[in-house]
Amino acid sequence: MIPGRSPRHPSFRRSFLFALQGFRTALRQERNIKVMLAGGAFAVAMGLILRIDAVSWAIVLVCCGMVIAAELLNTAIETVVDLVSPEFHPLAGQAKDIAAAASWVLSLTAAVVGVIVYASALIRLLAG
Ligand SMILES: Nc1ncnc2c1ncn2[C@@H]1O[C@H](COP(=O)(O)OP(=O)(O)OP(=O)(O)O)[C@@H](O)[C@H]1O
Repeated sequence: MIPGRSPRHPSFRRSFLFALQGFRTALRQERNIKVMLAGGAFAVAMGLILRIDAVSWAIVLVCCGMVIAAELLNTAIETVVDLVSPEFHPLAGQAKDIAAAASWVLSLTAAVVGVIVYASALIRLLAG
């Protein structure tokens, strides 16, 4: 909460609108978010083509959501770092690099999970 502002929390609807605004801002500013959304669309298309089962859908969708959420958090951390340290500082660089590493760890994990899910679905499809 911003100091000095009304202590009342925004309504659920207003909070959701703020979140939507944040999503739009991140989408406009960060190329990586667009790449990850495209990756999510690709994952859904692969799931439809390979007719994966319900559990696999759940795994794929959780992975997509986690990767996009991690990239949004990475963008938020970058924004705060730029706010508090607009000039060069090794710790500012470290914070950005570590936040980016968190996003990449999740992306790589999701990619490995995707290969496992789709490869087993393809094998099942080919086996009839
Ligand atoms: N204030 C700073 N002090 C020191 N190093 C910085 C600072 N800002 C950025 N860096 C270094 O430069 C790198 C690139 O930062 P920059 O903010 O330009 O791009 P980014 O927002 O991290 O990348 P992207 O937008 O592609 O996710 C960082 O990962 C960090 O290593």
